[in-house]
Amino acid sequence: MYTVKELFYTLQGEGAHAGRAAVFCRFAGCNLWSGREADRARAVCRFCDTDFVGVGPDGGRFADAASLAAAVAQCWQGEGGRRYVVFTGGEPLLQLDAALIAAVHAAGFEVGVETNGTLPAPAGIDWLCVSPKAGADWVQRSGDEIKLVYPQPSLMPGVVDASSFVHAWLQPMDGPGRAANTQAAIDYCLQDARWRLSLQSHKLVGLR
Ligand SMILES: C[S@@+](CC[C@H](N)C(=O)[O-])C[C@H]1O[C@@H](n2cnc3c(N)ncnc32)[C@H](O)[C@@H]1O
Ligand SMILES: Nc1nc2[nH]cc(C(=O)O)c2c(=O)[nH]1
Ligand code: SF4
Ligand SMILES: [Mg+2]
Repeated sequence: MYTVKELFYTLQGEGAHAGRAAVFCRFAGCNLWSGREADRARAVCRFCDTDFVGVGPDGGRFADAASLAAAVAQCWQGEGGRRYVVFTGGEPLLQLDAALIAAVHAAGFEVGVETNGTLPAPAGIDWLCVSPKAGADWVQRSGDEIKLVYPQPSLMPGVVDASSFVHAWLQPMDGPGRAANTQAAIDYCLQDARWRLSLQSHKLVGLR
């Protein structure tokens, strides 16, 4: 059984695939926050910009990999190019398994994943984005890209080893400090060229 908060077709807003059409499959639930506002202040991860609680109007409970892969394929609206699905959440590695990866591959999709890095990634993922969180165990230390939300005082880019990732991004923390955090991320990227700026471009243009 897979519990999906929402399934939608949009452009990937972040990281190296920004601008690419993708089906987003947002799984319900996370291991670093309950998702309830009342718990945010004592959560491990306190800056989350996402509602991943329960099942939304375009989500669902899927009994098996084949039925979820069929729903993902139904969501794809493109004609040319390669089909792309991004599994996110919540924390997708609490639910994503070999059967689901195989099922979406069989439906012609490349598989992207957005994870907090606290769980080892299963084999077969085509694009792995790891976004470690201060105060959380960081287990998955390699991948295609690391996307560090900035700033996190105990997890700053100067002390983060990004050498096992192909791309390294600083993504300004959204919230009340977004403007200042964006300027600080720009300043950091200007003085340490190992890190590049990732803007949440979907928010800038009003995409989901
Ligand atoms: C909502 S998370 C879901 C996937 C996974 N749980 C994770 O944290 O990577 C998706 C992406 O949004 C980033 N993110 C979450 N809250 C953010 C915020 N307030 N500002 C900027 N990026 C944020 C995360 O770091 C992650 O890269
Ligand atoms: N357009 C769009 N791009 C995204 N990239 C990562 C997202 C996420 O929440 O995981 C996200 C999202 O929520 N929307
Ligand atoms: S780990 Fe990801 S989904 Fe979980 S609370 Fe943090 S940003 Fe949100
Ligand atoms: Mg998002």
